[in-house]
Amino acid sequence: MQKISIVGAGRVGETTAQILAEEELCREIALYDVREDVSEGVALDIFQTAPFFEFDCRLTGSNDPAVMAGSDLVVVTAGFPRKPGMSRSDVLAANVAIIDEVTDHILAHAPHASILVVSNPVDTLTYRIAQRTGWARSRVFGQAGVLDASRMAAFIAEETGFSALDITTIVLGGHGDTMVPMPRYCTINGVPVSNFIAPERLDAIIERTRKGGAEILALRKNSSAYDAPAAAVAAMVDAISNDRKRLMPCVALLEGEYGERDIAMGVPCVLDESGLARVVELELDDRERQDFEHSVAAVRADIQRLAEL
Ligand SMILES: NC(=O)c1ccc[n+]([C@@H]2O[C@H](COP(=O)([O-])OP(=O)(O)OC[C@H]3O[C@@H](n4cnc5c(N)ncnc54)[C@H](O)[C@@H]3O)[C@@H](O)[C@H]2O)c1
Ligand SMILES: O=C(O)C[C@H](O)C(=O)O
Repeated sequence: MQKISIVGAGRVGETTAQILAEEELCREIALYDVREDVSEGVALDIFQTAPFFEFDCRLTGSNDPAVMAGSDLVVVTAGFPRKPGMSRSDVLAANVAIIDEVTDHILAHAPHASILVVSNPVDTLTYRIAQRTGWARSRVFGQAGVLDASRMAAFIAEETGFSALDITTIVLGGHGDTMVPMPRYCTINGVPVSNFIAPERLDAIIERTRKGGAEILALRKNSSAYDAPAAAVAAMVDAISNDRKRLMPCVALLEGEYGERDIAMGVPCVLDESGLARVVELELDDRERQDFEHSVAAVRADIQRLAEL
């Protein structure tokens, strides 16, 4: 990929820029933020790490959205993070206004880009951007499940003592307390995780995964998570940039898959150079179907609120 823009040079945006540069996932990174001078400072600071991390990708920053011109991909991290005690939906009203403005800038300056949405509540804001751009779902998608699955993998690694490298997990549904961790598909190098963890301990891991963002927020106090979220974004960008055809849980517009449409939420998707190439349908058992529908209802409630904002 030639150029990636990152909107929002805050914690997630800055950390994402650093990883994309270190991994040389494109030739040019542009950071755009409404705060004057901040994105210039972030871009310059990261560029000065080039000799240590041995990259020659260029970085620029500006509070002029025209800096996004010519982008192949725009990563949207602009907006308020929640504070302790809040749900992600509690920042919907504040973030919709920001996201609408950002979307209009992308339409004006980067009309050929794909958009990877990170700002919360990510399912509803991905839906909003898809509506406002009218672009195909292959070009507008969000990050949530890659992060949630990495949290679940970390908890399984802690519980079992196995290397995190060998743990495969998948989390579907909306990126909220109703998310749907899928233990049936979790393995340790192909061996079902249920071989190693007692059912009640696995239930505790599922619950901890659902509250994974709140746990970091409570520990960090002044900030929600950004290291693992940025790494999750970078993993998705790597799949797209290198045309890897990876199967990853992404926030996708549903067009009849899982019996749903007119909603965006987390489902397994294939990422390749075209962006979100396709949605993969898994057969859900009764319990999974029930949990998935519960999550659909939660995301739909937020989408309905959009009409009032
Ligand atoms: N999807 C996920 O998994 C995930 C993970 C972590 C964080 N998030 C979300 O990402 C968002 C950013 O989190 P953060 O910790 O980086 O917050 P932050 O406050 O550190 O950064 C947000 C940045 O957005 C900028 N901004 C605000 N309005 C803007 C506008 N109109 N145009 C351009 N930039 C604008 C701010 O100036 C700020 O620099 C939050 O909504 C958070 O909840 C999502
Ligand atoms: O928890 C949050 O609000 C931020 C993010 O969605 C996360 O899961 O870390």
